[in-house]
Amino acid sequence: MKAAIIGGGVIGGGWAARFLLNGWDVAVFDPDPDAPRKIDAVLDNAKLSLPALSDVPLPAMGQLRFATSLAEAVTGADYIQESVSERLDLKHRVYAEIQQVAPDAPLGSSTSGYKPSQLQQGAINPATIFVAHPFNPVYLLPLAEVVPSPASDPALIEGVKDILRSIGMFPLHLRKEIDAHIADRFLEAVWREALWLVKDGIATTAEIDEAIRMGFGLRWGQMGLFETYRIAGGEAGMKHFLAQFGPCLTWPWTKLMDVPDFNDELVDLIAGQSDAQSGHHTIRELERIRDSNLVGFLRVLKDRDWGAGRVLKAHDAARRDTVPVLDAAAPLVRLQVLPSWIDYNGHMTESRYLFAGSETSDALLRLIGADMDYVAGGHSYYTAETHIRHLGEAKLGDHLTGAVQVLAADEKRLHIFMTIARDGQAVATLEQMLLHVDMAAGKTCPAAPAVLDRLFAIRDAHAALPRPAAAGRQIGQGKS
Ligand SMILES: NC(=O)C1=CN([C@@H]2O[C@H](COP(=O)(O)OP(=O)(O)OC[C@H]3O[C@@H](n4cnc5c(N)ncnc54)[C@H](O)[C@@H]3O)[C@@H](O)[C@H]2O)C=CC1
Ligand SMILES: C[N+](C)(C)CC(=O)CC(=O)[O-]
Repeated sequence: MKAAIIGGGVIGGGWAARFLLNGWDVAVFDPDPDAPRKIDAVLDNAKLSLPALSDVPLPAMGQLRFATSLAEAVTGADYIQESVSERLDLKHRVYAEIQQVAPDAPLGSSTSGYKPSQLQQGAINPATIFVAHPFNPVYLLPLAEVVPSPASDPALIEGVKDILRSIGMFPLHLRKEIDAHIADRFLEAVWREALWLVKDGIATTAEIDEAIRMGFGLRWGQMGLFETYRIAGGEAGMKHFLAQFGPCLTWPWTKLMDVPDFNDELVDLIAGQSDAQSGHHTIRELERIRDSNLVGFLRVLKDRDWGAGRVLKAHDAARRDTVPVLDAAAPLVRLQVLPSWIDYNGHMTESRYLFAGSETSDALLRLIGADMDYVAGGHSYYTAETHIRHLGEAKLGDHLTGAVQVLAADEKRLHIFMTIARDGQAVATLEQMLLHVDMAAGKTCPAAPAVLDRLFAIRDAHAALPRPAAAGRQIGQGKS
């Protein structure tokens, strides 16, 4: 599959990275000679963070090409995403050029504010043009607001939503077009209030950021606005909340539509405070700090199958069937070493090696059909014994893979050898014995025939492999 990305700035670069890391070939067109350097920098960040969200290996990365003309970029594209600067006349010119070559391809715009009917004006084929508004960093945040106009082709829009899901995004379909869609209306309201607070000398940029990140920003990231306020109404819920805080809206606490004058004085005040607050980091450093924090948040939400984490789980589930079943060297999981995994010795703490092994054995169990539905039916595999060997030091940010070899298996027992590796070099091995149990009875019992069929197929394929030299090794034994 080929995506054409027109405009390779902050957002175009993010789209390119998301498509590439999900296995699409990508052609970028941007007349700025510096665009390839900037996209490479975005791609480097994306490679560090996006794979760490996934428990199923991402497909092989697609090919990136910088096209020398817009026509070359869009020729043969299955999907086109326009991310040029936010000017309607420029976007119209770009669409005219695109649709001379590719009039039928889906043509999404990253526009933060324009309505699709504005974008479609004068187009060769308005029906294929729509808004697909992403959030920065596009390669990590799942939301894309998908906004059609009455002139858009509904079947094409459904196809676009499938494409976005296939690259791990959450398409939020807006039923009516509106300036700035849904999310940017909030962002703008908050932004306007913040500018007033700085201009009026009430708060600095740093104090405003603390007000967000120490409190309500954390709530919004996992429950949004209405669910959060429902809880704030206590046991009486939303009705009590509205009765208590509804009247404040008329006082008013906010300046609403009043916009501060963007004169040099205000720009210097905000830019100066922002330099004092964050100028000790480069933008690239801030991006990497942001990305690693986002990976941490998103992984927690994924563990809880909640909010944006649920989107990540669904993306893994959709790719799980494509994982090679019989190849013992193929990684079953990928992990990135997160800040909270580092101990006082400055490397990954020992319990995380067991965690990496558990993620790997869980992946094997899902492959053979001993998944969460199977567990809900009252059967599971329990770990009876684990032997861990620590062979290397995993450090913050390292990308680890987990692969498994089945050493032996019968109706009740599963004996496996797992290798946790960095850049193909083992940092740990874990040998494990798992027992199949009837959970209600608290006793071992034979696994279901369908599970055994899959398990024995893997066991028999792995029987041809050399037995790992360290299998069966005990503490205190000589070097193996
Ligand atoms: N920066 C942000 O936070 C977000 C921006 N957006 C939207 O994404 C779009 C792009 O914004 P950014 O990436 O931030 O801007 P940017 O300024 O980083 O990138 C725009 C790119 O478009 C290129 N360009 C200009 N004319 C072109 C042409 N004729 N053909 C191909 N490329 C051309 C420029 O060289 C530049 O690299 C805008 O519509 C914006 O509203 C959407 C979500 C978030
Ligand atoms: C500031 N902005 C309007 C360009 C922001 C967006 O469109 C979305 C985002 O990523 O915040």
